[in-house]
Amino acid sequence: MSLTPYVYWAQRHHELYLRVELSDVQNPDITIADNVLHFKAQGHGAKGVNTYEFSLEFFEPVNNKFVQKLTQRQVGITVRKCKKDWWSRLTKQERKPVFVAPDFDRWLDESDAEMELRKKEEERITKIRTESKLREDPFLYLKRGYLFMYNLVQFLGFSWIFVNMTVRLFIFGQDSFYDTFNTMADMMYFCQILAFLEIVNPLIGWVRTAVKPALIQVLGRNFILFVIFGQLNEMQTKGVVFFVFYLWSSIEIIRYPFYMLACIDTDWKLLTWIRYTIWIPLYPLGTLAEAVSVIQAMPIFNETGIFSIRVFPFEFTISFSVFLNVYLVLTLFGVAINFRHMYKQRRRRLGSKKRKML
Ligand SMILES: CCCCCCCCCCCCC/C=C/C(=O)SCCNC(=O)CCNC(=O)[C@H](O)C(C)(C)COP(=O)(O)OP(=O)(O)OC[C@H]1O[C@@H](n2cnc3c(N)ncnc32)[C@H](O)[C@@H]1OP(=O)(O)O
Repeated sequence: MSLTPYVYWAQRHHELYLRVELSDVQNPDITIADNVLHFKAQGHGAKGVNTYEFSLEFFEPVNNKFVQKLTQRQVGITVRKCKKDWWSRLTKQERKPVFVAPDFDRWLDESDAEMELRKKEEERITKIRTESKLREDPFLYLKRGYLFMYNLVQFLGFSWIFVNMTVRLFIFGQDSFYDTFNTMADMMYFCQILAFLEIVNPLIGWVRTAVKPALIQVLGRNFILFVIFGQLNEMQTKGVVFFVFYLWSSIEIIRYPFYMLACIDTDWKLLTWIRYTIWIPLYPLGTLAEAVSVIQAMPIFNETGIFSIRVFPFEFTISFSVFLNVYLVLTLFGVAINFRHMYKQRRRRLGSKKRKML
């Protein structure tokens, strides 16, 4: 009476994985004919070193060609299904053969297998897309490396600002509002000077974004930082600086990690959703804080006469606060343009309302 080895099995929509529990097998005799797998081999099984064999008629048609893999401990057999389908059982016969059991190392239920299939498909598409991009653009990895490092430095800079401001707020409470500029300005100057690259990147086509929104964003912020705060000592101790810096850094500690992942073709759904949602409250709040700064700075520019313009040959000067009134109007247009841009980006990335993320 021939001995039968233990056979463990798992499936995917297009393949079957059989694992025959026999060690030290040398030349197994494996064939598939008329949809029946025949296996015979000398090896060390449940009944010691012996000849073990079994036959299995598959539930649905399979290819006669199969892949076998011999290891010290077992014989792996991969069989291709003729039709991509999910089987309710392995064998034609309804009763499961006593020597067959699920291979829980590779066992997936149908939905997990579909998810795995989709993931593999996405990876295949990403690989093809990257290869085609590489053929089009041999400097792709150089660009991505530069962008990744840029985003990482910005993320670290704004994280330093955000964490420091949060810790100081918990320690000093409202008192931390008034020395925000004094403690955070150097790092904010560094990050915002670097941010000029966000105008260059779309200009040279290194990122797929429009130049105008980036121009509005960077110039708008740097005007507040370098002119309104940077030129007026009196503004530097005002509480509004805290809100402006906190709102700016709140979005950046989300946006830059999102870009870093984009550089490595990775998309974390939650981070993408936050990146394209958190601007909805932050943008108006940030712009409001900036407008308050501009309004608070007007009387100071009037008193100090900084940046005021003498109109020759007449004996009068135009205060810089006149330009600031124009700037406030410009801000409304600037924010409207960027709001619309971000809304379009959000629809593009997260889909229209009916497909809205939960
Ligand atoms: C002296 C004159 C002054 C004139 C000024 C006029 C008035 C100005 C008033 C304006 C006031 C602005 C005030 C600002 C306030 C605040 O910031 S408050 C805090 C909240 N702020 C925000 O939420 C805005 C944050 N900023 C941004 O989101 C950007 O700066 C943006 C330009 C507004 C939008 O970014 P954009 O890149 O256009 O869109 P995305 O969808 O993020 O990206 C598009 C694609 O490009 C890729 N990408 C972009 N940058 C990078 C990068 N660095 N690295 C890698 N990839 C990048 C991104 O991945 C997207 O790719 P795809 O998805 O494949 O298309």
